[in-house]
Amino acid sequence: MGSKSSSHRVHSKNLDRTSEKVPKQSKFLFSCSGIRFSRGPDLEALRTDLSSPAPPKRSLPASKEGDARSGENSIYRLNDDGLDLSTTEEGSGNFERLEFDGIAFTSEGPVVGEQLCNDIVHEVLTLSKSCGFGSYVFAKQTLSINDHPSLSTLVNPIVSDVVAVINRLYGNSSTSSCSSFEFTKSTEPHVVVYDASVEDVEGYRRVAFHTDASEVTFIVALSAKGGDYEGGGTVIEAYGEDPIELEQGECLLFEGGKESHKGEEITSGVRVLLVGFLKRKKASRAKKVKKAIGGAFLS
Ligand SMILES: O=C(O)CCC(=O)C(=O)O
Ligand SMILES: [Fe+2]
Repeated sequence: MGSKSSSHRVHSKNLDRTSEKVPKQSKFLFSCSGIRFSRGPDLEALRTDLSSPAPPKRSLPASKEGDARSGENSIYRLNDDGLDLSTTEEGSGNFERLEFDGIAFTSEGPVVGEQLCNDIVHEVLTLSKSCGFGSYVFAKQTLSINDHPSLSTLVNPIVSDVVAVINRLYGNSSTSSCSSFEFTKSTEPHVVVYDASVEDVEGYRRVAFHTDASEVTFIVALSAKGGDYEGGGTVIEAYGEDPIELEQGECLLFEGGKESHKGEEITSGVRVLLVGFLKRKKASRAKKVKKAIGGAFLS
């Protein structure tokens, strides 16, 4: 099992780093300990471009040797001081104040090692045999991570890193340590299992177009396309019909509550995803009162 190529199908001019000139605005990388997230297509540009022919599909460049990837059973950690926004060879770290407008981000390369992905998948399938699956409105085979200590142990360190990335990318703070986002409910995050051997299609082998009850959704691919399943992928409607196909261990971030998306049908095997729904934290009452008092003094 494992990823053989490292091609994403996020197809957009702005991801086309193989062409000679990329507009400055589309320098989009940030990295955390060698894990780089790519900004997805610029939706506004895409929308005004709808009449022109679709841009050619491009592969993101393979991750470089020497990234902070250790053993196989690994989680690729953030730096202690959060994300490294320093200049990368691809461009400037111009992410300082990201106005998120429906842009998706994909990690360039896995954020979870192959062995750990396989261990989690194994644990999920074992638990589902003894406890059965839960379901929610779209996906019909789910497990809540928090219901299963054996899963939490494996998954929580990954989740806290991904949430730190989300805080940095979509949050109000310039440091990932100050959290702006929280999970939408106690049953978050969860895993989704698609299984091509199940007769029912909807919710079992795919999910139809929908928006999530979230502001930001993350998806980490725990299974390997080719090895574990065929088909699948996440289609974000605004980006066109082609699915974003993550390699095993890679992560997709997007505004799941705004952007209509679907899970493409798998044609064979089993596809397991780690999914998290997050929303912005509401300001606490104490903070609101303080703000109101401050405002009164100022006026
Ligand atoms: O299958 C996918 O890639 C999408 C899953 C999804 O949208 C969801 O679980 O809410
Ligand atoms: Fe979704």
